[in-house]
Amino acid sequence: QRDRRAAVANLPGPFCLPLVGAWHLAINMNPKTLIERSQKYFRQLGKLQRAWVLNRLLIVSGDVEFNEQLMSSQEHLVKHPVYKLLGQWLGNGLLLSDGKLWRQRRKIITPTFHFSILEQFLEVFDQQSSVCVQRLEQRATGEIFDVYPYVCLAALDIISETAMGTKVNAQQAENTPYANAVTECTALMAWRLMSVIQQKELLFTLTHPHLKLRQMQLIRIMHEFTAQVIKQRRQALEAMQVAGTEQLEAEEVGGKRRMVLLDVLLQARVDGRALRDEEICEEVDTLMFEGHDTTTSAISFCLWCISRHPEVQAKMLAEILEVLGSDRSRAISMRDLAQLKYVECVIKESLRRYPPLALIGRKLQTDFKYTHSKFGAGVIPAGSEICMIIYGMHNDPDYFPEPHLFKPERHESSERSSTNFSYAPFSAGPRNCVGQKYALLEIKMMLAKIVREYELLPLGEPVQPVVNIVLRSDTGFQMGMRKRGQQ
Ligand code: HEM
Repeated sequence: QRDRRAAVANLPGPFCLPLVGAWHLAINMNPKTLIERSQKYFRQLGKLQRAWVLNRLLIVSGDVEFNEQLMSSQEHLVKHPVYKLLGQWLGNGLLLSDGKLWRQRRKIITPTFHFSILEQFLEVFDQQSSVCVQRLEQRATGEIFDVYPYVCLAALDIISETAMGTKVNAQQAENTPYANAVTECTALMAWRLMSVIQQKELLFTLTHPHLKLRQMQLIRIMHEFTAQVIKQRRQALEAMQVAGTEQLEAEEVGGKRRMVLLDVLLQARVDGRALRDEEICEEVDTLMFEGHDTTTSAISFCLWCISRHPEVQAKMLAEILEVLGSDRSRAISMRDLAQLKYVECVIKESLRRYPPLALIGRKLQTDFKYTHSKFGAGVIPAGSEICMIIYGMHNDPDYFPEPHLFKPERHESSERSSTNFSYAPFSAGPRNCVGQKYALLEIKMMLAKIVREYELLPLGEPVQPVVNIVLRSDTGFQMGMRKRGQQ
């Protein structure tokens, strides 16, 4: 303990009481206060801090140099123990696993997001975004409403169809137990995540038995849903195999059947054996979670920002009409999306201002040596927990002047974001987001279609970011919408 204290003596930190450390601060943290407090401590103490909670050493970093070295490291890949809260739901899926298991799965999953496969997904993005646009018509009255539930169901339809080849028709169904379960479970987990006591399964069960039961119920709903999706796809694949390879090939050529992630998992071999159903299930659950909650957050924040910046909206609309034209029945291609340069800057700026994963964490298995941070070089001892605050880097005036301003033009010179770790909405290095390109295409498609059809109006309350694992808003995403005249 004395050595660990000495190792981080160069770093500032909050006042820590003997034995309990900064427990008093930790128990006051909750999803609503986390962002505001971490920003406050960064201003007061600096971008790299240490805190003791009991005998746990926690390093909180918004320091770009420090984070860059940690994110790029091939050695420090183990996630913070708090992620294990998601374990009952996501098992050993890509987000949570580490070591050999993670490397094997990453190798299987990365090629799934290859350009040629993403290209096939475009049709789904296009069709489901159109359904979302249609559903929004009932809200195009110029009155205040929350856009989040509309986006959420569209994102759920998209991920189900592209990752698993199964239509869940969440947008058409009246009641979607799965989407509701994801939202409720994520909020419950986020609340537990903020409480040092509730993070422990036993203490949670003892202090909140009814919530524990609810959590089990929600996880069961989600697992049953995923298992059902896997079953349907397996049956469809088997039926096609029975029908013969010629039909399979004909359908692939005819474009009826597209390769989806689940196919890759069903056909994958690890050390010469096929993946078991439970293993497939945890990867599917991970993609369903990571692939719809994050994009929902991104699209909702982006629509809200656009509604508050008419000049940005006008510029976007001009570009969208120039590239896509006004024919709503024309399919949108990869080339079209690539040409929407300004829309891309708008998305990047919204991901900067409101990164869907506002913080990410690691647990060090070995010492981590760093150099040139704001506090110079040093060693963080093995066993420490590190929390990298992406929100902090993105909203730091040293890296982004006037960070509170929404200025898509910041991203017009492309060299900046690709090389500089101060902008890392998808993290960076070996554990970066596998779905990054997928996400950007989906977001672009949704925004282009919505903005082409509707004028977004600055009505209702401002967003209030809360860390519900994924960044959401406590006030929802309030705005108004009005149908545009046919251009
Ligand atoms: C705007 C949308 C998205 C954002 C901002 C985002 C952000 C991130 C970030 C920051 C991480 C690193 C997490 C960590 O280190 O703990 C991550 C990991 C991951 N993301 Fe995304 N993500 C998005 C969309 C997606 C989509 C659409 C998918 C899949 C369809 C996806 C799948 C994953 C997976 C599987 C991982 C774990 C990768 C690993 O550890 O090897 N994400 N994402």
